[in-house]
This record gives sequence, structure tokens and C-alpha cells, in this order.
Amino acid sequence: MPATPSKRILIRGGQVVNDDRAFLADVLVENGLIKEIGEQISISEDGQIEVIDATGKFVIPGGIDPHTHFQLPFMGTVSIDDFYIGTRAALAGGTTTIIDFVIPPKGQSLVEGYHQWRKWADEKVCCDYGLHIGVTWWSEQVKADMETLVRDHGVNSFKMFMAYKGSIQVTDSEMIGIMNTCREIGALAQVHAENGDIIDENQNRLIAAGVTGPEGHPQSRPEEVEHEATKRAIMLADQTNCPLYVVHVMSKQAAREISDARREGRVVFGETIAAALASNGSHYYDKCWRHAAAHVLSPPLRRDPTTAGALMDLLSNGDLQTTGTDHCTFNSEQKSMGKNDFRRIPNGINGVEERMPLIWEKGVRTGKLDVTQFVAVTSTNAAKLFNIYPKKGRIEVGSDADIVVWDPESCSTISAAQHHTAGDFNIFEGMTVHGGPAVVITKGVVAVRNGKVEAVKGSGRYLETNAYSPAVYGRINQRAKIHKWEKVERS
Ligand SMILES: NC(=O)NCCC(=O)O
Ligand SMILES: [Zn+2]
Repeated sequence: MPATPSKRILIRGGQVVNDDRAFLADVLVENGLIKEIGEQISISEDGQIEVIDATGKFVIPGGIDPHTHFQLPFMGTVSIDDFYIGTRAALAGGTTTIIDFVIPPKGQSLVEGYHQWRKWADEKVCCDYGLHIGVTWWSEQVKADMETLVRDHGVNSFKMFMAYKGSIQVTDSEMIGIMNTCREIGALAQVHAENGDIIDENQNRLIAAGVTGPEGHPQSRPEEVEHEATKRAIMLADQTNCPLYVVHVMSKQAAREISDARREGRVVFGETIAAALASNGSHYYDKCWRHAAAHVLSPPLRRDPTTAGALMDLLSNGDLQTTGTDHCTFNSEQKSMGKNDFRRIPNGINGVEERMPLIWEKGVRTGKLDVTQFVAVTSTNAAKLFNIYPKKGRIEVGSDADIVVWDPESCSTISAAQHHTAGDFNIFEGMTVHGGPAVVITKGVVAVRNGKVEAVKGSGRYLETNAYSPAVYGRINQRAKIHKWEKVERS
């Protein structure tokens, strides 16, 4: 526990950055909220106040990672970062809000799954968190559960898996039911877009051909497999007038499908992840099994070396909107469950701690993103889509004091020896990143200073996300109102 935290913090002389503008100002924080923003804010010396000098630094909204899997029971094991370790690592990297996924097994009540995740998370989180719910099966009961979750439990997003045949994959007809329900209750439909049937076929053929190592993983899931599912999901969402959010876009083909759909007026949003922006699929062909297996996630990293830059360009021009991590870590022992069969390697990689510095390095330092765009793709856009804006994602009077003092001059080298997650491997090992959080404030309390994390277990709160996000539903509601089927009157 840190010493009693200051109830008031004054951040002096930094460049305040929101998604729409940047300006020099002081920021005063009081009781967990942003109290005042202005030039040369004067303070009386009577109360306890901590002054942070932000000269030469940016003062930005805390990052929002909309895609994590902490302590996820998955593929016969449980991801190793629990909600304490995971949110602590998030804070270390400048992320002050995460949105995790409840993934109930087929047959389990969604509401029960939600309560299970709340139980796991509430006592451990060091920052605020929200929950998306995976819909892994379909029935009238599931529909009723979705309604309950939106009405009573602050959930506004539901994810469908088009992959993982035989476990959590849903069919097209189930997706139609889920999408119809999402539209009826004002929720955002999310998809993991890969064609699970062809993956299953490819996997069996690879194994039969004796390809049992991690290189079998990307070969069973080539870009076309992600592309086809992305296109299909967009079509289904369009036909049901349901807004769609495609999680972890990993390939140029899938990303371009989203760009094209947006240009044709579809209400579709795309998220990519830190790994796709900073790594690539060559690692699956590494001679070291442990190294290759550590990179196994789905959809896989792409071997095409131009992928990362192309995805960053699409974030820059607004065709993709958000960046997550799909943080779902397994240590080497867990990964070795698939030693003789790549299909058994637990899928997942790290990233929650590295996301913001990596996007700064690969986006801002390359000239692909300016600082306001950096804020948009790491924080504000997710806040708007998941309807927690401007409470989160903005430096504004009345917003939560989730603030990062970002040092553009810092320099560090990523290493498993130093990272805050429990994993024994870091897929970004050895990468040097310039720019990083000097100070991280969560709800008005300093959680990170000079690289030291002072996060308090259980201090984070569950974040209710309300239905009918204006950024999502403005167009959908109007379309529903004016839609008419064409009927020809015949004698
Ligand atoms: N992505 C991944 O490889 N693991 C986590 C589960 C999922 O999102 O598919
Ligand atoms: Zn995921």
C-alpha cells in the first residue's frame, strides 16, 4: 500500500492532449476527478497537495485496453496473469482501464458467467474494468440472459467466436439470433473472425502430414480464413442492422474488408492489437520450439512483413479505430501442453504493458500518428464505442482522473526479466521503445512513478457500460426507423 494518497494533485506545465486538440495547461485533480484545467492554476498551501512537474511531457487520458483475458480458463489451463497481476502490468504501461471477456462454456448461463468473472476480478483489480460477454451458444435462455446483462449489469457488448470448432464456435444462424438481440437491446456485437470449419480441416491435414510444431498454427489459419469470416460477419451484421466490432484484426485482407465496408456505409468498427502492430509471423518458423509456441495466438501473426505498417496506416486514417492486446498469457510449461501437437498449444500472448509504448514507437515516432491520434486509438475511441466517454478517454473537468504523464524522451528495452506479468516470455523481447509513462494516475491516485508500480489490489471498480452508445447507435436507430421492405401490390 502506498502512503495515504494525496486527495489533490496538480500536474504543472504539460501539454494536455485529447483526441481533438493539444494545449499547454495545468491539470488539478481532486477526489478522483479532474477538477480544473487552466493556465497557471494557483493553489493554496493549506491542504495536502502533490505537485507533479510535467514540463516537456504530454498529459494524456489513461489508456483503455478493450481486449484482455485475465485468468481465463482456456484450452485446458488458465491464463497466468490474474486480475491483480494483469491490471498492475496494465498500469505499468499507462493503461488505466481494461475491458475483459467473460467466456462461459457452452451450456452455462451468461449471467452466471458474469457473476463468476466479477468474483474473480473485484477483489483483485488495481484499475477500473468493464466486461464484454462471450456468447458461446444460443437459446431463448441466452437471449433472456443478454437482456438481463444489459438491463441490470452494465454490459453493452457481446462477442461471438466464428472459430474454435467443437467448443465455443457459433454457427451463422446462431449469429443471426445474437445479432438481432444485440440490436434489440442496444448492444455492440463483436466477432472473433476466423472460419473455424476450414481451420479444423487444415489442422487435421497438417497433423496427418506430420506437421506437429507451432509452424502448423499459421498454416492452418491463413489470411483468407480471417478474411472470409470478416466479410461474412459484416454481411450478417448489415442484414440484421446490427453494429459490428471486429476484434483483433490481424491481416491486411481483413482490415481492408473493414475499410471497404465502412466506405460503403456499414456500421462496422475494427480493433487491432499491439502484437500485430509490432511483431510478425516469422516467429512461428523459429528453430526454438519455446520461442515459436510463445507467439501462438488466434488469428495468428502474419508473415507478410508489411502487415504491421499497413494496420498502423489504417488506424491513422480512421478505418480501424481501436487498439487492444488480446493479453492472454501462458508460461512455457503451459505452452508445452502442445509439445507434440500444435493444436494443443494454449492460444495467447502478452501486450497489456507494452501496448502504449509500442504504439508510440511504431506510430508516433514513425510519423504515422500525431499525438492526438495516439490518444484516439489508445483510449478515446474505445471510450466512445463502449459508452464510457467522457468519464474515461478524455482530459476534461468532471472526467475521472485517469491520467498519464507521458515522457516522449524516455527510452527502455522490453524484457521478460523486467516486465510485470507472470509470464516467463515476452514476445517483444529486446525491442527498444522511446516514450513511456512517467507518472500514471488512476482515479486520482498515483499508481506508477519513475517505473515503480504502487497499485493497490482491489482498488479498481467495475465499470458499467450503458447500452445504446451514441457513437454506435445513432445511425442504427435511424436506419431501423426508416427501413421498409418493398412490397409490390398485384391484382
Ligand atoms: N486470441 C487468443 O489467441 N487467445 C485468447 C482467446 C481468443 O480471443 O481467441
Ligand atoms: Zn481475445
